[in-house]
Amino acid sequence: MTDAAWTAFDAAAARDREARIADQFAADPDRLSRMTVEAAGLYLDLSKQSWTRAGFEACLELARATGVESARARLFGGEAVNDTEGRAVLHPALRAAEGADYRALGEPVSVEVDTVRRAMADYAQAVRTGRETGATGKAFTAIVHIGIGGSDLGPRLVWDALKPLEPAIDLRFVANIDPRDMAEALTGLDPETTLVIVVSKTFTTQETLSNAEAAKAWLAESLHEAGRDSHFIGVTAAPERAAAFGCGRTFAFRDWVGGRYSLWSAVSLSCVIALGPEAFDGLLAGARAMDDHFVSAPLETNAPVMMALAQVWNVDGLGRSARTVAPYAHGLRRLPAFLQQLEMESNGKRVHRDGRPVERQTSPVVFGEPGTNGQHAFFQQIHQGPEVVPAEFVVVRRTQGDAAEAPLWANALAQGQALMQGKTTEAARVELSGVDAAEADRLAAHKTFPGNRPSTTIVMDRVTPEAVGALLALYEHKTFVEGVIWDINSFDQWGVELGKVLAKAILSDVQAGTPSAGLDPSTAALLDRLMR
Ligand SMILES: O=P(O)(O)OC[C@H]1O[C@H](O)[C@H](O)[C@@H](O)[C@@H]1O
Repeated sequence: MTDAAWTAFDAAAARDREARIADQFAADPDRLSRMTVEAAGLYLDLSKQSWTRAGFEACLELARATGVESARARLFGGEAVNDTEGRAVLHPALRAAEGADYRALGEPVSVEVDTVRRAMADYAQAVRTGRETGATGKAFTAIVHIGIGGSDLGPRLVWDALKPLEPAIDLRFVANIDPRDMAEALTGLDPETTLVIVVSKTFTTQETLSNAEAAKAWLAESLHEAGRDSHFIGVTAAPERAAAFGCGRTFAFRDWVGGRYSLWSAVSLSCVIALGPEAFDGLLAGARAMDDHFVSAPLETNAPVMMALAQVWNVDGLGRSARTVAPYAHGLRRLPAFLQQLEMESNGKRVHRDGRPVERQTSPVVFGEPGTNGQHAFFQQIHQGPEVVPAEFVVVRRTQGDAAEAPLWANALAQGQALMQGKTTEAARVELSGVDAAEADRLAAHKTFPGNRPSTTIVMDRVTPEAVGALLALYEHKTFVEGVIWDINSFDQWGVELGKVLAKAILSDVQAGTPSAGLDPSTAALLDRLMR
């Protein structure tokens, strides 16, 4: 059944390859209504994707044949969908309404989720109101959040998106093992009024532990032993390691929370404190609304499913191996970085669940910049480069206050329009009237836009906690659906391990003062140069 659906998908893609997107609106008068959907307060327009009605039907059939609906039930049912690590994947449990009854591998988890959520809110209020103070009795006015990957990207995005212009609490993030990152974060801060939150699911990550050591030393320089640990908080799925490291208090989550799916957990403690528990509740509510949509909407009007199908269609049907994402809102500027981890770490896989090599491309390369900045950088290639790069625009109507930011979103709409309609050589030639004929022909070629380049547009009214929650949950479920269709495990990341092991080995060479005998000539020479 799956093979037949893939065969039909390939045949549909071969037929649609030459179809003009712009022509499809006339060919299928219902296209706009069928290709647009409202979900959890977001409006999605996939009508500028390069599928005909038949192409989209073939995609839907593929989703059905590959078992998207039953896989979704297994995910929400807390089964071991991460089957290389034997774990459930239950981030929806973290944003469920209080009193829900999620189970991970049969074990009830919701009571614990509610307890941690309440503890976070209580602690956040205590810090915000000055009830919880530092060792010298002063209220906390700054937070240094230390974490990397999933323990950094989500909270950093949330803070950028939702922080007030003049925050009461100065929240700073440190991820890089380069000490410069920590040095910048600590500049101007007073240890007496600074809370350090160390976030690491495993509490073994080299970058995070090294930064945490540096922060601990910084606190120790000015604060006496007594009460110092109240400045040092851990967030982890390994609370015993955090305690051994010296964290005065620990907020825990479980191994069924994947790192890149963890922003709904205590991983966002720093944001809960700096933004307030109500904002975090709003974020969870927006994600929950997307969960409800994802589990209940039919596949053909299911926002994450439609987004996933557009991706699979572009990547596997039409051979487009990259996708650019442009959030037209300064607050969402970290969205491309967040999506790089979410999508490329989840779905950049080379084998199926059973270990067989994949026959097709899986995750595309995802990259982007906020609009309009990206337009003045790499959009040249998106419009005229030989390879088609599908684009995704996240458009925000009001980014600040009540005014609609027309100059911002007019640009986003123009990009989608330009990509689809292009500009013919004849039109370019007309603009060159008066120029010598041969020269006009030459220039017209440069001024021609092939068009017929696909894009998706997502619209939100404002960057509220609810809208951000819905948007990030949309992308999480989209990523999951793609993994189901590709029959890969979206929830492990073995590909990051080898580099970690080799970095440790190289570090021991550095400590030993000489490159080890087994190193290849290139790496040995590089190391030698760096050690000099
Ligand atoms: O939260 P931690 O255990 O410190 O992990 C931080 C990050 O590093 C790992 O190597 C993985 O690539 C990421 O998925 C993870 O989010």
